[in-house]
Amino acid sequence: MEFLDLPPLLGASGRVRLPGSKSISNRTLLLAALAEGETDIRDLLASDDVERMLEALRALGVEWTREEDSANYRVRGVGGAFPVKIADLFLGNAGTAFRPLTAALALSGGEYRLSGVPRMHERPIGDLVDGLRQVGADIRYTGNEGFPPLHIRPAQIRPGGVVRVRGDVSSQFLTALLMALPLTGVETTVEVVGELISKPYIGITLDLMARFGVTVRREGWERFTIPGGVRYRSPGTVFVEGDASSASYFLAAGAIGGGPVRVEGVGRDSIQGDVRFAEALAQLGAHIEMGDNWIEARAPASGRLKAFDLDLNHIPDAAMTLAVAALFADGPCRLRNIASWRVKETDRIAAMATELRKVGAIVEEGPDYLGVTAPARLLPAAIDTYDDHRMAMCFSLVSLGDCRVRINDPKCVNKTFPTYFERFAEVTKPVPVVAIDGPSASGKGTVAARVAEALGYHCLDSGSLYRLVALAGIRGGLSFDDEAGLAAIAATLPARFADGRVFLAGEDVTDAIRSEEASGGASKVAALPAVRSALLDRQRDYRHAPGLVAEGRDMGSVIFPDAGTKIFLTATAEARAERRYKQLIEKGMAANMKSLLKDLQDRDARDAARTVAPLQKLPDAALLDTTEMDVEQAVGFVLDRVRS
Ligand SMILES: Nc1ncnc2c1ncn2[C@@H]1O[C@H](COP(=O)(O)OP(=O)(O)O)[C@@H](O)[C@H]1O
Ligand SMILES: Nc1ccn([C@H]2C[C@H](O)[C@@H](COP(=O)(O)OP(=O)(O)O)O2)c(=O)n1
Repeated sequence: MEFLDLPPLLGASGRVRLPGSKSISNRTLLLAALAEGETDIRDLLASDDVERMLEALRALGVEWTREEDSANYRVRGVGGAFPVKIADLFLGNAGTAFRPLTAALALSGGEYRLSGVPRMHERPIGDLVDGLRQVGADIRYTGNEGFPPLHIRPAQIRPGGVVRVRGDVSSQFLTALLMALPLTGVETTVEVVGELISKPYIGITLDLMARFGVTVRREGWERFTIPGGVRYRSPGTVFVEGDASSASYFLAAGAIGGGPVRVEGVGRDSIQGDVRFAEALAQLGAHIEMGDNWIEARAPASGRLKAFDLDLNHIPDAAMTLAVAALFADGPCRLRNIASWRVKETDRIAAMATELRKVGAIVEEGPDYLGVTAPARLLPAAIDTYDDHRMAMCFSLVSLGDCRVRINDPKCVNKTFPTYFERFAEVTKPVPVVAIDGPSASGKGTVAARVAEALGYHCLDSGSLYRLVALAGIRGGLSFDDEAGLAAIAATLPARFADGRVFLAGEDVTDAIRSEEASGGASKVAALPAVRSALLDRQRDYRHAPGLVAEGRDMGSVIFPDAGTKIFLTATAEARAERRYKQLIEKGMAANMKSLLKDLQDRDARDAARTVAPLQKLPDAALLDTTEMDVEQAVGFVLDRVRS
């Protein structure tokens, strides 16, 4: 399984140009295809769901072209029903393509098969099919009753009158009917049965239909009348707004991570309901500013969001972002009226509950609500994303809690926002790491401690972890080739560092881990791949605000490959042996130059020759040879690199 590791972040600020709205992109494409005349569509979203719609339209005989390397398209409308009368369409997991195409094709007098990924076949479509059958459409389920795949056959359409459709499962059924019914040319009224959910999405549909020349008469959110004798006509050029749901992650990042973060492409004048996410954030105490085409969010003065209890029916997609924002609130939070989450890309209520628990939250899951209480401290976790782009994007925000997070299958963001993680990285600042690697006695420990003190950072002496494993192994009577046994010790090592001392299961072992036996053992256990991997996460957990200085052999290469500063600290073997000699004599310990030098050379050879994480200077590390330097100069060199 592919994954993406996000480091703990210090904060967020900056600007993001949003990708085009998925809802507007796919609706506009379909309307442009059905319309008379050519439509220029600017800033169309580039994503999987839009690709599925573009492919389907081409298969149905609609000609479209893309201006090279741009998000600008020209669609030649067919002025009514699709010219291709027999087609087999695969629509992935794109609900915004599947539902409206089903309706349009059912009224087109052809024979069509529509299918998608397995999850698409679990997402209900029965209410829409029922609605279409009322005007005579011939639609059959080829899998399970009420779900895709579908088989549409030519039928005698009986337009006019009243069509009833349920509005309480997905508003996309109503959208699909509204967009397709003008094809009949006869006045038809659609009546919504049950409370219509996600109303703002119907707002987008009506707005776009009007731009294409069909004005629907709306009575409340219950009755919609499509006039007779109307046809879609191209408005010429359509600009696709930025995606307001995608904006929610960045606005939340600004509200959680200091800010300001500004999103460009949506603003006060947006036709997308999800811009009201900004209002919800404001209710949580965030500072929000808006222009015609931008929104900006900053953290509350207190630094922490306020606990909330909100009905989020009007912003079902952006509401997911609030579930994760609840991890940064000052009390228990409740998200209400979100039942539609259960029939989206995945059962989002269940998925959200499972993953929030992984980071330590207390979650109460109801049929149509979620209760979320943040833990005192977020826990690092590997987040499963359920082939749901929004799960992946939402959980990136966990990293703003000074907590690393792994996102499994990060490419699922391709559904709506292929460059999401790049944009997220551009407006966030990782907790900095200074990685110092080098051979024994080169001065890493001394320099790292001094640099950390000067910067106010935490410090990780990774060698002491290997020494602790060796010591615990010796005490437990394990042999140094017992890889599984030593890895088990490493995985649960009861080590603690405090006030410059090292403790193993509560016992002060600061001197014991420096013994010759433990030193020799450390370099042997360090060559065992299972031991190294058992210590990976533990080492990464030292990365906390305001920063970390980490020293060892593989800090810059393996543990913190994204470290902003990488140093390879070395000195000749003779100079290092002499330093070690002095160290030992000063501590009143016996020492012999010749055997120290031999020991160092052996250790260097072993550290450099091992197959996993061998000691080496990587091209991106700065070489610091301290043979002719004192400690002061070495520390100065590192600080200069950090500050430059
Ligand atoms: N230029 C220098 N940089 C760092 N340490 C130095 C330098 N010159 C002498 N030393 C001394 O070398 C000794 C070994 O350093 P240490 O930090 O224990 O090395 P390491 O962690 O790489 O094994 C320390 O007593 C340190 O004061
Ligand atoms: N990141 C690290 C740190 C240390 N090691 C190995 C290298 C050494 O043989 C042991 C002990 O490391 P340590 O830095 O404490 O040893 P020296 O003080 O440099 O002699 O662990 C490693 O393989 N990877």
